[in-house]
Amino acid sequence: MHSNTETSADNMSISSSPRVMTSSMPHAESEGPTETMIRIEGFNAWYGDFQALHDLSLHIPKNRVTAFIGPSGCGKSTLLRWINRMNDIVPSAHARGTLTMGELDILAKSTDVVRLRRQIGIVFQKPNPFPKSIYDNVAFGPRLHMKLTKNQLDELVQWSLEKAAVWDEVKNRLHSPAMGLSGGQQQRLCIARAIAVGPDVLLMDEPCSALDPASTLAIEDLIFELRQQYTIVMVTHNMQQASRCSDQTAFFYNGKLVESGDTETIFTKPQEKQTDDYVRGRFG
Ligand SMILES: Nc1ncnc2c1ncn2[C@@H]1O[C@H](COP(=O)(O)OP(=O)(O)OP(=O)(O)O)[C@@H](O)[C@H]1O
Repeated sequence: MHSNTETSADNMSISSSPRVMTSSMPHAESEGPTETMIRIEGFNAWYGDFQALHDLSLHIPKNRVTAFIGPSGCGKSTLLRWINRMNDIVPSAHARGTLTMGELDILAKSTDVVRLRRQIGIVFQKPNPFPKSIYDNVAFGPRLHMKLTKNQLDELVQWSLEKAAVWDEVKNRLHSPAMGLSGGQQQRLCIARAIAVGPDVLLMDEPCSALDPASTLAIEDLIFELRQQYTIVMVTHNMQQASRCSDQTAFFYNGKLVESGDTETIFTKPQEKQTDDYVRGRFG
């Protein structure tokens, strides 16, 4: 793996403290300018000799939802997975360029990926709860990374499930198997599990594609709510979803970033014909 700057894990400047008591934190204003959370500049990625991403530059704003859209195989998931170094598990994957969060060089070999993934959580297409109880799914990360008393852990589990809008549905069955939940409930449980360790960023790779329309709407409402506290990057094939719940949209084609901007502009007045054709459903 290559990066243009080497930084140590000690340089992590973004707070990774647990958000046990933060539900009363002041929320960011939902409109207006916002600071950059993740900076991508001149970013290239390969699988072996195949170059999947070409010279991307994109700033992901803090406390906003950014949607990655584009036809199948254009590189959306590849970029998403580089943001928390999930591609480390693919032996042929390598990348070059700038990918930073605050002062932290995400690509640096010295970056502590376990710590990075606490700061940048990921939710996958298919809900993937552990074969454990609902409670133990959410408590798993905190038990691994934090020293909490039983009461603090109970409080954190409840807070996370409330934040993920699934508490009312599971509060009387916390010790039942998570696999017994519906697909939509499982996905909200996975979101609760991701936020329990106090991330700053949530990556979502087509989080609703395995869900029915009602569960999809529940997750979309949740994404909109969560952006008050988290920076969210979402891959979606669903144009209505991108326009409903994202603030910024980036359109990819053939491994290149064709255009990015605020979602309304991308969907109503894009600069590039290719973007216009795609958002109008003329291809892809
Ligand atoms: N593990 C891998 N090994 C080799 N090539 C890969 C690997 N993963 C993805 N690719 C290739 O990289 C390119 C980008 O794939 P990626 O999954 O990022 O696209 P995508 O836009 O997310 O697609 P989709 O919308 O279908 O999920 C594709 O050509 C794909 O075949």
